[in-house]
Amino acid sequence: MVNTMTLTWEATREFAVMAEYSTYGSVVVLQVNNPPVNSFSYHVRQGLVDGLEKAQRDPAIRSIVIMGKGRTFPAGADVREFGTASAGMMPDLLSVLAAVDTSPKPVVSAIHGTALGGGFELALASHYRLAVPSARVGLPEVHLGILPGAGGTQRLPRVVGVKTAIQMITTGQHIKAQQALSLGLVDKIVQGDLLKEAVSFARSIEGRPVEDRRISQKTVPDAEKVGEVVDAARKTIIRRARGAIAPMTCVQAIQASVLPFDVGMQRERELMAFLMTSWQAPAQQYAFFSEREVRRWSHPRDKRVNFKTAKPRVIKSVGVVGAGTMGVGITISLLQAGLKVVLLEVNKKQLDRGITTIQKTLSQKSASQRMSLLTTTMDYSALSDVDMVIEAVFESMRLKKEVFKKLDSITKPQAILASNTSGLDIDKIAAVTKRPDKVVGTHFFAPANIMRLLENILGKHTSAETIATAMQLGTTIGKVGVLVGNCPGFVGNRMLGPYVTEAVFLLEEGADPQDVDKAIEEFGFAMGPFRMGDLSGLDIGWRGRIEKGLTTEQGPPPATPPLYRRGNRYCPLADMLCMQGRLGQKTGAGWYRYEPGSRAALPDPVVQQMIREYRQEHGFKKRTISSQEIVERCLYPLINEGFHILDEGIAARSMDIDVTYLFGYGWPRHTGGPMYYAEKVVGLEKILRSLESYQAQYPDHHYLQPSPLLRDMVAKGTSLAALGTDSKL
Ligand SMILES: CCCCCCCC(=O)CC(=O)SCCNC(=O)CCNC(=O)[C@H](O)C(C)(C)COP(=O)(O)OP(=O)(O)OC[C@H]1O[C@@H](n2cnc3c(N)ncnc32)[C@H](O)[C@@H]1OP(=O)(O)O
Ligand SMILES: NC(=O)C1=CN([C@@H]2O[C@H](COP(=O)(O)OP(=O)(O)OC[C@H]3O[C@@H](n4cnc5c(N)ncnc54)[C@H](O)[C@@H]3O)[C@@H](O)[C@H]2O)C=CC1
Repeated sequence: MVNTMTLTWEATREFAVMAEYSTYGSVVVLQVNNPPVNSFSYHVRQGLVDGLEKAQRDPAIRSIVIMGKGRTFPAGADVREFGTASAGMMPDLLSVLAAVDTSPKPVVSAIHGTALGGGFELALASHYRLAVPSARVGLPEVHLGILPGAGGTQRLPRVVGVKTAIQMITTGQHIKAQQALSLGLVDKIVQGDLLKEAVSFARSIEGRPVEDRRISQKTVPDAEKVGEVVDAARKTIIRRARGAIAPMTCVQAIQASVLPFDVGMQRERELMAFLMTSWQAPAQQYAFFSEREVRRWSHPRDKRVNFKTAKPRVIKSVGVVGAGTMGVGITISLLQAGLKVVLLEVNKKQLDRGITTIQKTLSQKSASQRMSLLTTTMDYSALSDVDMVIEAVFESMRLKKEVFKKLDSITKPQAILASNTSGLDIDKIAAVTKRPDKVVGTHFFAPANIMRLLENILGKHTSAETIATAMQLGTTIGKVGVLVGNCPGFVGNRMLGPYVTEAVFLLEEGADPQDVDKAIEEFGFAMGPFRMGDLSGLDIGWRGRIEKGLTTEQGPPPATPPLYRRGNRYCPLADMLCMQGRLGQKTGAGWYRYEPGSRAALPDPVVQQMIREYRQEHGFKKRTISSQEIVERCLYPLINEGFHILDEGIAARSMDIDVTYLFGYGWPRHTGGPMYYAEKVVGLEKILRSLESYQAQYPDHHYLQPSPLLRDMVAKGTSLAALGTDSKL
């Protein structure tokens, strides 16, 4: 047994490289020092190889510890290096790990923070693994469109079996230390000072043979079942992947783990090369960095106002007005982040229902603690002391104005007043208050406690401090906050308009709702527009169209041509469903029918008949519409609207639009988001030419008219990235 007290703590620091070399008697500690996440950039790899070689040369050294400095064990390859010259510079990660695996002196990985991707692969190549209780490990490469290409697909199944390896690698989940211990991925959980414990542990295993500690030399425990396991997993993985190629490619690599290690490694390399050179990997890596980049916001029309210059107010308590679908979800999010909430509702039954939902949703363990942060009330004066209010009452301008007037008179003067409106004019709401600088839109997405997007809308008078506070609140409660300007529908719902409109036009021409949904779902969306409409409730859009005077509860407004409204083509099929009381899932019928208690969308002959009669009545000839046309007709107008949004300065960067769609609308991540997809996958010129061609066929579908910005960019060969920095915004 080694007594930790006998350790020499006057370590000799040999050189301050990105893998610092220190000796503690017979133990070398290599500490990776590459903040913030200790990723394996070239200098780290070189530092580790140098350190390992030096340790092998020194006869006084008998064991080696690898750990991370600062907040974490290495979190993987340096993704920013991918595709650059330094990514290919030797030593690559594979040779670092080979040096670890074949080291004749035992190597111990001592994990704190997160050992992810290449970081965890390094740990798996080591002969022993220690972890602090709060550590997490995992192979999340699938989210970057690649696979664990430094032996992860070969070593992990040798420890946990093919079945668990498929589960871990295709979901990219992070595993907590305790679970890692029970799976055999960690040898010991250590309390106290990790460095001391690791050195002490390393001393305790000095002199023991390392051969039987090498995972690469083990066999896969459930090797004989590999075919069966892969067959069973295939269907679920393909369905969940929604067009992403990385998950099934990971499975193929894992399948090769039953072969000799070197053969499996060769297969892993080939499959990694296939993914690395696909168009999906850069798209997913763009999505990863964009999610983080949107935190560095700037005012879309005044770049001087930005995350660096603006300071947020401290928010400790928040009032939520309205305990409906959104108010309750928002309350849960705030409570989960440890904020005090005063929830106000005018309808007692609704309030009670809300409280029950909140109680049920908060996790068992922390429910009572979280619930103690909640005050519920029907009295507006209870909001007098909160730092911020988020209003989530019905979507009616009249009502919102009334509520904001009240809030303005009751809350303390410095309190921020936010609206969760899904598209109403923030300036009109702000205008009824004496503090328009403190009014902002905070648009959550349903279910608000689950969906990650927070679309923050700045009004004409919203101050930098208010914007910074709304963005900071998003971070505090674990959301991805995006800053956008004020216009009907803001960014997300505004772009959805052309998409849904064009989807309904496709019904006129011959598609059924299920044809459109199938094509869009094959593209990668979780739900097509009609299933989505049924889920959200068709009355939301209907009420909006009634409010805009486009239709009435009884049908088209008097003296209106049936297929036109205000000079634009209009399809009333959705209105016709609503007039029949078919409002979607909640009424058991919408574009589809639903069996009681089931959410499965079943094609409905009644709807098909209604569409047939409509086509006959208006002289539409049914034709077969290809999936490609469906995808282009629905998505290109949505993308086109994105260009209008950029042109008008409603979004500062195309990245803000992409993140909005990735996190709020289920846009498939492996395509990077609508604007990235348009530029990098399809090509702007092709988008433009397709819009022009469809517009020639349907001259009165106004959404097909290409945006002037798109035309201009194609003519000049401008890139979206350049637009974000050099535009007129
Ligand atoms: C044949 C070829 C052989 C090639 C072999 C390839 C080997 C492989 O298998 C490939 C890999 O390792 S790919 C990387 C796998 N690792 C990951 O996916 C972890 C990604 N990072 C995270 O999850 C969180 O950042 C994490 C949980 C770590 C930390 O979360 P936080 O919320 O605390 O912090 P973030 O805001 O997310 O991150 C802080 C800053 O670090 C940047 N960053 C994170 N991970 C990075 C990474 N792996 N590479 C480069 N930069 C990275 C992140 O962008 C952020 O930067 P700033 O926004 O500028 O602050
Ligand atoms: N449901 C959704 O998917 C989304 C809705 N939104 C927006 O969020 C807001 C709320 O929508 P939902 O939660 O779906 O509506 P909801 O109908 O579920 O809830 C609204 C609640 O506000 C209460 N209320 C009405 N007048 C009030 C007043 N004067 N003071 C306090 N409470 C009052 C109602 O009793 C009701 O409980 C709307 O502006 C909507 O457009 C935004 C994003 C998504």
